[in-house]
Amino acid sequence: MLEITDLTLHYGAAQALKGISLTAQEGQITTVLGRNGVGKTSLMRAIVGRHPASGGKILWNGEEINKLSPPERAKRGIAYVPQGREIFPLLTVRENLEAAFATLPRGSRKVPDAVFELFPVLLQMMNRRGGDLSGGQQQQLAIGRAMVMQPRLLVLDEPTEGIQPSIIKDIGRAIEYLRDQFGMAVVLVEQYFDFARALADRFAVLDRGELVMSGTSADIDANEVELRRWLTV
Ligand SMILES: Nc1ncnc2c1ncn2[C@@H]1O[C@H](COP(=O)(O)OP(=O)(O)OP(=O)(O)O)[C@@H](O)[C@H]1O
Repeated sequence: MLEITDLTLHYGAAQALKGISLTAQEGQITTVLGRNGVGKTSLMRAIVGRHPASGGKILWNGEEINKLSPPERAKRGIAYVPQGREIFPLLTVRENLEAAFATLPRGSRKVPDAVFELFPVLLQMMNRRGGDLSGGQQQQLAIGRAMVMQPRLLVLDEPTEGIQPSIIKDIGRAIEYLRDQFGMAVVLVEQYFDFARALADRFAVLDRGELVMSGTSADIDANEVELRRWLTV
């Protein structure tokens, strides 16, 4: 379980997170919602170690991970699919997938079959360069690359951003599969309300660096009007 308590984060003098407390359980999708610039990406960066928290605690399965580097967190089973995907454009699809081997012990360096079952297009394009893929295919590659790490916690930052509807469906199915078949804890940043509602077991809404609302999937339906208000510019 991921347990975040009273997390604060600064960029210089500017405070981007103001005391966030949040948990994410294995076998559940926890969705983080909110408008542009409210701190969602900052929260994800703090979880995976790309930006230091200035206060508060991040526990992963009982261990405090605040001071660990991103690779040390990856070794503990935390994988990140960042906004913008960060595919290596000049490397092939195969090389992009194998780039994730670095965090694994030698004996378990294998691309899981599930990557190609969920995203068959990657198998067809194994020898193509990452930069030649469409945005949706790159997003599938980024999720596939995270799966290679065999994570227990998968952090996804706006995987539907700029992606066509048919691929959004594939990505939604893949995220559910990772929750249900592998029992991963998934933390999903999303601005696309219907996608978030379809997937979320729990949700949290951020506004200006603060957590303003949270609850279960049942609460999403019960509070749809208020929730949509937090997402409208
Ligand atoms: N590297 C940075 N340096 C300074 N300020 C930053 C930096 N990154 C983000 N910020 C600021 O921190 C605040 C939170 O940004 P963040 O990217 O976490 O929001 P977000 O909710 O993820 O937005 P988006 O949906 O646009 O990605 C914003 O005011 C933003 O301008």
